[in-house]
Amino acid sequence: MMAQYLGLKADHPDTLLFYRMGDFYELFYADAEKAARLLDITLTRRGNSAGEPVVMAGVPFHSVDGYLARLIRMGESVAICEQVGEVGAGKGPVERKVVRVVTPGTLTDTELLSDKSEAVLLAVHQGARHRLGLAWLSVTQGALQLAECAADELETWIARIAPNEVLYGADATPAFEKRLQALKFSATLSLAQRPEWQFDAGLGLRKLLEQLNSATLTAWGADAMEHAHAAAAALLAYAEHTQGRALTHVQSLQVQRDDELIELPIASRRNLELLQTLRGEDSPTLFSLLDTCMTGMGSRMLKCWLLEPRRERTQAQQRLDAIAILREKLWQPLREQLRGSSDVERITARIALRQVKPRELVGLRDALDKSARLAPSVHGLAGLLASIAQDLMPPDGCAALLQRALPDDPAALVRDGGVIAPGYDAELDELRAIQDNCDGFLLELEARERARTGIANLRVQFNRVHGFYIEVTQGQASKVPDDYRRRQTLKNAERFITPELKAFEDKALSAQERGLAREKFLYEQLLDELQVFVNPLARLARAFAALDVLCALAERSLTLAWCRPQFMREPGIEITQGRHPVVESRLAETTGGAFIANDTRLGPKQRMQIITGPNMGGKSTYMRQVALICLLASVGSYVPAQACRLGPLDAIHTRIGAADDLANAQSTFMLEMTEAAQILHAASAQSLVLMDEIGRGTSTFDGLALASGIAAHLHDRCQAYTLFATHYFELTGFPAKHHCAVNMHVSAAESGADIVFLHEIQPGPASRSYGIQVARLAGMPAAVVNHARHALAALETQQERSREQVDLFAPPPQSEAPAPSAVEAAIAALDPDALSPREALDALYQLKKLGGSK
Ligand SMILES: Nc1ncnc2c1ncn2[C@@H]1O[C@H](COP(=O)(O)OP(=O)(O)OP(=O)(O)O)[C@@H](O)[C@H]1O
Repeated sequence: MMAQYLGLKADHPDTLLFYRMGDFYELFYADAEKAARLLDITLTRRGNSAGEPVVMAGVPFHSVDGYLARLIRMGESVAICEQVGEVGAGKGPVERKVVRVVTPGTLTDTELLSDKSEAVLLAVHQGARHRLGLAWLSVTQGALQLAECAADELETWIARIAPNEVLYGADATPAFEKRLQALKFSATLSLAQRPEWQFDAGLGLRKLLEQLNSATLTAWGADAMEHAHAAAAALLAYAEHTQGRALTHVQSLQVQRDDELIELPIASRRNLELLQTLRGEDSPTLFSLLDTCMTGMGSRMLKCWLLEPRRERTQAQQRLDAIAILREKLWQPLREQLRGSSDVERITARIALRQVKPRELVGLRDALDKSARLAPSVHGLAGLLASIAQDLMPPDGCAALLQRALPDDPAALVRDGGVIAPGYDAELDELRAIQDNCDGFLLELEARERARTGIANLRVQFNRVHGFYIEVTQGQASKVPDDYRRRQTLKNAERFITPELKAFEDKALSAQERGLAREKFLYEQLLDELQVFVNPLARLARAFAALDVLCALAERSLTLAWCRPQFMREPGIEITQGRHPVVESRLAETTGGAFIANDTRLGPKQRMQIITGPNMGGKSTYMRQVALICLLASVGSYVPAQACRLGPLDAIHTRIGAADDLANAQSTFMLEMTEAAQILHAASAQSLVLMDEIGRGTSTFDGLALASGIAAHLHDRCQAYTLFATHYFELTGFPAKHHCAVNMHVSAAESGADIVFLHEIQPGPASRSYGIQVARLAGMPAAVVNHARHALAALETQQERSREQVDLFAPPPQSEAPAPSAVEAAIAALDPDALSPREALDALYQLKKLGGSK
């Protein structure tokens, strides 16, 4: 047995091997030690193998799901090895096989996945010339996605895709591996290295064509994506390896180009608290506020929509049209119908992978029923809802097949029997009848034999050792007919068998066993028959989810009093009476206080607002609300405002207070400057940029000088729509010299020594900053507040005297030496000793490109 184990283990060196032994999954040696540590299970030593005691640990098979879930959450992968041969069939140990490998990125088990999130597997191929190929997939969704990007965009793409597991080639450069490792700290990400030969573009192209059953990838616009093809090769190979079979249900492909989506860098997702609060909690966030979906499928789709708004507005417009129709009256009855539906998307994937359980199929049957009733309610409506109605029609014959094949309450597992409905298969019915009718037959036989033999106390009985027999007392034994064969002689009785009883015995004893085998066979046959429905069911699941999301957005727009945004061709962001949706609902829940709505006007002539005002005044809230409204509109949702008109938008960048990133050894200030630098490089005239208190992480002069430089760059070079909140009062002089910038402030009123926040955004600079009053409100000891007041007065007098002499916004003098050229700068940045041969070659290409030659 250990030889068998070691053979299997050799094929799965980096994976914990759960080796099935009777009612347990056992782990051995290093696996056992690791599992004991991670799961807190007992480590034991038994027997000897190669002279050493065998170290082992085990988990009972019926509670394996709980252990798997914990290991997967810790980023571990598990190979499940089952007994596949007959117990006691041969001489050696029963035959065993690894039937599937459970990994964080390829989960399909309903029990191991959260309803609201998907497991996503991503393969990254490091191609030539600083290009990366990306291919990703959620096995339960069956949708393949490809993209190619520049090497330095890896982090942004990973944030957008949010994979659970990333595959990369064994030849990846150490620097690249380091970047992946760094990501592992910030997200719960598991990394798996795969052999380099699996990242082969030719192989990838062939696999993709095979998967899509097509002769070219032209229709998907995925022809010339060699690097992504290479990633797809490794991705599909790994996914198939984990599922132990081909992924026949993966038949759709999407190519994502970064210029199609509104860029939402990791920092923006975090700062805007889209899916998680800054503290890492799931609520209150924009998603938690929006997600009133009735199904997990809906919640998952909503999350995707939120993170992938398109620059092009057709899709958003279609969604808005659909929400407008649903708001009339339909949303409520439709949501009632959607309620409690099972997860068709996941069940469909599990049908394709042949892992589906009988109860899930019953769930599917009920969902199809619901879907058939839903389709006519949506029928006859325009646009997006029309195509949803069409896809909601269950495929012909699928529901009927499930109805015929399955009982209403099947057993949980096929091997327990009772998973096929009566009337579905004559042979199974007969086998079950034999089991059910056993007693009746024996009584009837007994009566018949008593009459035939005239032996009144003749009895037909059964025991485990001798099977069925007819028992006659010794006194009556001479009366038995010729066809009775003696089976056993006891002191007082003789036991006989007849040809009829023998035939019955054979049938009855094997009926149960054969019944189970027949059910297993019929279930497999049912899975075969269901395969043709996989594609239409996947479409149905998407339609179901989309309807759920649209109804939820309609409900939210009504409950929260949101308005329909308008898109315009001209540049600009015009919001009338906008609100921050999450702060508003939190206020309503906690203090019952009203949220103060504010207008925003940004356009070519007024691109930048310098926002000043007291701490706690509402600057951050105001800036975030503008970003959230723009995002919601671009997704195709109504928005928390009275009116909203939105011009083209290509990105939402945010630089808002940061926590130390200790894992990556970056200080607060370093992180602040890194993020700001990224924004200055990336922002365009169609980007929205939020800058909250930039420069506050260093000394006042440094900070002020940097903040004014950054504001000037955003204003003059990027020309982005910018909301720039600052406590540097000096910056309120900026608009005087920059014609597209204006001063705004959040209002506050003084009442005695106290301060009252009005949260209104008004034109003009703030008169003062009220920091000391806020500190007093926060419970600072009176002595400290007093001291601070005096110090402030002294500082202000001193500053008055020196202010006139400094012009913060004067352009810098021409530097004496000319700035180095791009090629010179790139050469200076190179460290030949730190480069692998491949990186060196890439660097050469890069230098040639910078030099302008082809
Ligand atoms: N428009 C508003 N209506 C009602 N309450 C608001 C509004 N804006 C902000 N608030 C309340 O004020 C609190 C502080 O707001 P916010 O964090 O935006 O202030 P801030 O000016 O950015 O402060 P700081 O400068 O200290 O970062 C919020 O948590 C919210 O409770």
